[in-house]
Amino acid sequence: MTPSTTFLSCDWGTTAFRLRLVERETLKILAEESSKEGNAATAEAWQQAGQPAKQRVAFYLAVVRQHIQQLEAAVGTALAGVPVVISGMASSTIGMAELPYKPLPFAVDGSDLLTKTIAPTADFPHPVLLISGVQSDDDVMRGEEVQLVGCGFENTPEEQLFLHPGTHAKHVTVQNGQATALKTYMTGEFFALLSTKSILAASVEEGGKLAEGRHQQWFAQGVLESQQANLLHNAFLVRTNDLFRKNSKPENYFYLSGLLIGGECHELLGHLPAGIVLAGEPALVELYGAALRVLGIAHKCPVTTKTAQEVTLNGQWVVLKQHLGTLPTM
Ligand SMILES: O=C(O)C(=O)C[C@@H](O)[C@H](O)CO
Repeated sequence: MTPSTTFLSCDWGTTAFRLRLVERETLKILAEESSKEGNAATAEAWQQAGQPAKQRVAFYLAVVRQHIQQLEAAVGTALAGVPVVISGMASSTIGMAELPYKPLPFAVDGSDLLTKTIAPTADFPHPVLLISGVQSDDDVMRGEEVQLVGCGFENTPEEQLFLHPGTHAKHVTVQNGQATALKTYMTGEFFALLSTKSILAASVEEGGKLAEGRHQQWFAQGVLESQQANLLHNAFLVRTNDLFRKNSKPENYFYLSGLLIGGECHELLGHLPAGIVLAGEPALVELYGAALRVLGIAHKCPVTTKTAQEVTLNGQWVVLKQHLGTLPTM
């Protein structure tokens, strides 16, 4: 294991931090660390520390360094010199260094994404490649562009859709080797707010899998009903389902999920792409795959599924390879 055979993959979101030691040739994960030290929590810690602005990058890198030390302990080897590639919200207003967005379109081979390199220091003995996000006239993403690169889209004239479920679900149109349009849906964030902070919190209960009991049936009902009425009305049915004992709270959880995911996917019916690449956390990919089948979309255009982990590692490695020759050294 040497600096030239491995890299450190840092996927740093708003609420989660993930660091993986990865073998370059196979993209096999040799060791990994994760924590709740997302950029939001780190930005808060940074504010409280009251340090001068010029210390900001070092403050954030100290978080990364702590986790690298855990990885060093796990693999029993010093990792000094191993490059770190960081994507996600670390390049945002709440991250270590705010970088401008690359305006759409961008090449799906990652060659024109905006990046910043940071030279190794005695405190942080690793070259860093920080990858920035992408913007349209009215929308943005940070992190998902790297995952899109990791999908390996072919250069074809047919319109493909990159669908990334999550807190802020992204629908990105891909055509002729370029990502050309972007739309964010706050599906995951709305689900979290409704199911934990609203009156509906008392009517739903997390737990169980889609395939269990009548979960799939209630999820499908939510997807279908989302096509018929406004979410602002439909959401209240989650309460009345519970009041009238129509379903159990775990079934109602899947019903609410179906309402929101169905509402998001509704727009696809008006403009079907030639194919969909659905890439994200496996539990969400399963729900979205089910919603696309219920809506008949999966029967009309092929849906390929990928995990968030595989597309993140692929995408980061594709971009890192393009910068290896110019990364600063100690
Ligand atoms: O760049 C920003 O400021 C964002 O809010 C982007 C965000 O939507 C991520 O793409 C996913 O959470």
